[in-house]
Amino acid sequence: QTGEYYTYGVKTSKPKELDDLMEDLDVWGLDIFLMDELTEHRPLTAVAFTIFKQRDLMNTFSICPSTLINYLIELEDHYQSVPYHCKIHAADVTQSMHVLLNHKALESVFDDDEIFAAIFSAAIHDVDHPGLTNQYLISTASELAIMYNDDSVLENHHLAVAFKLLQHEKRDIFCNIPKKKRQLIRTMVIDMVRATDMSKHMSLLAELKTMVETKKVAGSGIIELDSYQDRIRVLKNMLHCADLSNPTKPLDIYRKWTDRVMNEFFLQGDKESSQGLEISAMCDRHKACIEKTQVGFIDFIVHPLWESWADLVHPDAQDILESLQRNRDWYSEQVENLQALDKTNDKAQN
Ligand SMILES: CC1(C)CC(=O)N(CC(=O)N2CCC(N3N=C(c4ccc(OC(F)F)c(OC(F)F)c4)[C@H]4CC=CC[C@H]4C3=O)CC2)C(=O)C1
Ligand SMILES: [Mg+2]
Ligand SMILES: [Zn+2]
Repeated sequence: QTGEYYTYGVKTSKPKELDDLMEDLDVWGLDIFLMDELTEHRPLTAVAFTIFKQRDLMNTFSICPSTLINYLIELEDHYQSVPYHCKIHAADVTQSMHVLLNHKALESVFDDDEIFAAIFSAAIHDVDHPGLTNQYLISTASELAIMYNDDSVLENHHLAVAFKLLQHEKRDIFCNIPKKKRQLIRTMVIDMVRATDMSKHMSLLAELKTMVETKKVAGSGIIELDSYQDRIRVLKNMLHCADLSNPTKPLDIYRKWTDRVMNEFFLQGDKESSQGLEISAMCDRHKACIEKTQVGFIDFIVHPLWESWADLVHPDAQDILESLQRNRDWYSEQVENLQALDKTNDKAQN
């Protein structure tokens, strides 16, 4: 039936197909674009609500379903309709986080507070993103850069917007959580979302590598994390991995994300050019080589991170690493084909 609120917290005109798709909720490579269609453009509400239900978080934290739905719908409506950093990206990162939390090496490592904080962080991590980079906001002395003194401007804004939306009794999903626990969860969420600022990437990766080298593993292969610092380090890297997971997904899904992110960068480049500013790296639609950029993005950023993550949770992320390798090879072949094409054209012209 196409009831007002279907099982997944949202309306759907295709309940059977949505049932089938939700079977893949804990599968790496779930088609989040199909989720957007089947939920009538409420992918974040549907995915986050269903994960909360599956992990029994509403009971654990005495959250009434309608309060969670009210919050998620308001949160989703505060994602801007920009090409990449939209509500589908938030749903994608939330679902990816859900799968990473299920790694065997992390089984029963994290408690309910940490799991709640991790899923909540993923859902809110880019809310009200304007489709512009921190560097652009800083160089144009934007309101946001002034507000946050040029420090992780976007990430601090996402956090402030997300927590402000809670300040309505119909939307306050934290209202039945004891004060101390609420503050701990808030601290973890702030740490995780701030860690999605790419300017922190190198230091985050260095911390991850150190953890891999000093990894203490119980006989069962499950990682032992005995300090808050260690636990939050793993959670920050987990969200960062989920945020950088596009190149590890099935190629057709990955290529849609590439089109969207380059479209968003190019729109910024258009603004920079019309404002007489220097066009940022990768933002010049007349000069960018999309395929070459992806090979560089994987080689410099994505593969080093996922290789370390795969070491930490070995062998749970092997198939993710193999998917990344296949995708890198595909984009690299596209570069070779384009170079061959250029040669043929040159010959034809000369
Ligand atoms: C130019 C290079 C050869 C050498 C190099 O230094 N870098 C890094 C670089 O230039 N950066 C760092 C990442 C920044 N960045 N980039 C994102 C992103 C997402 C999906 C992408 O494609 C596909 F997976 F959908 C993608 O493709 C990329 F090639 F553009 C980039 C986001 C990641 C997290 C938070 C916000 C977005 C963010 O901060 C942008 C600046 C290179 O990438 C290659
Ligand atoms: Mg972000
Ligand atoms: Zn993101």
